Amino acid sequence: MRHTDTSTSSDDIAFVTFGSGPLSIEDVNAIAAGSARAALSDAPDFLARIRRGADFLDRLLREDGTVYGVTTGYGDSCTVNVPPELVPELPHHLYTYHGCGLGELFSPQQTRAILAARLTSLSKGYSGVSVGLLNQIAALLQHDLLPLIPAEGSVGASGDLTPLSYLAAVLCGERKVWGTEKNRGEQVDAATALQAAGLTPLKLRPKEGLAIMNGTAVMTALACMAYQRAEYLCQLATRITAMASFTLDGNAHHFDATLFSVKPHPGQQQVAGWLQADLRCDQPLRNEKRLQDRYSIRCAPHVIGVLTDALPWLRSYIENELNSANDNPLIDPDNERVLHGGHFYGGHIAFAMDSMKNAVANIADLLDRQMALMVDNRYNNGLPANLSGAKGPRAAINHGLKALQISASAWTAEALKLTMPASVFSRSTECHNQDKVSMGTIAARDCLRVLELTEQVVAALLITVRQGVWLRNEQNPEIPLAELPGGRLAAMQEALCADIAPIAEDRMLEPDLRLLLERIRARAWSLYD
Ligand SMILES: N[C@@H](Cc1ccc(O)cc1)C(=O)O
Repeated sequence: MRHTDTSTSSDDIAFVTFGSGPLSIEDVNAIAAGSARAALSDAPDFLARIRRGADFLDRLLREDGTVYGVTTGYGDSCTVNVPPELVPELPHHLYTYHGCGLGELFSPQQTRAILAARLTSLSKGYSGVSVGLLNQIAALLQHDLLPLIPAEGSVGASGDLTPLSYLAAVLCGERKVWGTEKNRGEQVDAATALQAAGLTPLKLRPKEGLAIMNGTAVMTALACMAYQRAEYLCQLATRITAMASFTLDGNAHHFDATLFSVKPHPGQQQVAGWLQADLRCDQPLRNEKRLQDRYSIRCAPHVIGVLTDALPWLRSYIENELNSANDNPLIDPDNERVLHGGHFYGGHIAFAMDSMKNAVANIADLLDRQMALMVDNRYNNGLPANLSGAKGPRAAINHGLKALQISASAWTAEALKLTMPASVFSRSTECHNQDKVSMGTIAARDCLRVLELTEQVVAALLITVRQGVWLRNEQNPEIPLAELPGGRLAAMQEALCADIAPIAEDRMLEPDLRLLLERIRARAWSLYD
């Protein structure tokens, strides 16, 4: 169910409405990219439900006097009772002592996604927070006031406590935010930024610190962003494989529909179908000149298909987590119960991210091997060594893609090295209260890094196939790319040629790589429907 409403705004900007139903990965990514604005539902039912939870909590405090994390210490310190006069100070202590994050700061895009994920969860109405708190998070998104959040320091099971403490603090006018339009890139005191936007710093109500911090928003936000990149990668790796097969003068019938009909993985079949449509797909000859290409070409659907087939379950893990109430304790406003549990445990995201990074790194490896075939004149079926375009005596001093292939192998090795699952490194923490934790945030950060490295390999391969297709066409003009049915490879080659000049003489390729990385991240080419 999509909640991006593209029709309502006068300046044609999409809105994502929190509190009106489940959000999708695409909704979170639209907010992250700044292409959709955040709005909190003003539906009376929704607002009444949120108020019921907060009122119930107030009543409980007056009547019983004891609620975990409200009138007690946190975690293992739950046996410590907090005297009533100090209860209002407790949330401030929670985000203050968790102000111990380190490492790089999350980017503004990632931070928007984090805020969106937290707001989605709190809008479920099971966290006992006030409408004012939801409004303040929505206002941060609306004014693009983004907390500076250090990326390291979460074990991903007591929720993303430490990184989310930076959100809690900023809501209250403490710590720092990224500068907006005029002073982008600068770091601004949250108090100053809130004031400039006309927002009043919050004083958190008794359970609100815990509700903001005790959940999986950081890892889930990163997972949404990783999903979108992985989805595009499946298509891009397939298109590159088709162009690599053409470059190598490979056998297009490895992707035959009947062949794949008897191996019924739907994602793998889809990749084979894409390849079949990109390449010449008429009836195979009895004995073609080359019966069997090497595995990095012949088994490409079997490698890319693993990720393609994983996408539906990865989506369901990520979107279920996104749309869950994942703090503790939960406040049930309908039956007036306080539910103590462990929904801050990010096991599903940890497994999703550990699995995704494995499948993604395998694609880096596949492409790196394809490149190794294309640059090697022992394997590339008659093309020049290193795919150098230099002619005559100048060929002796030109080295074409030699260094680029070494770099692609370096990026691949680094990606493969990061595939060690984070989730198996659970540590018992916090006086053995959190004695089994998910490490989902580390898995998600690893996954994004593996994606980044894999996209670098993709950029290298785009240069390679652009060069390879050009050389093959020159050398073998009787099978011009443009005559392949559908013209999809020719169109892709044309798009690549608009960005990358042929390499007729050695040149520094870093600018080409950086331009291609921008294109990849912008999902610039529409590849398959
Ligand atoms: N996640 C813990 C709460 C907690 C919060 C802050 C901490 O520092 C430690 C533990 C729970 O709900 O049980």
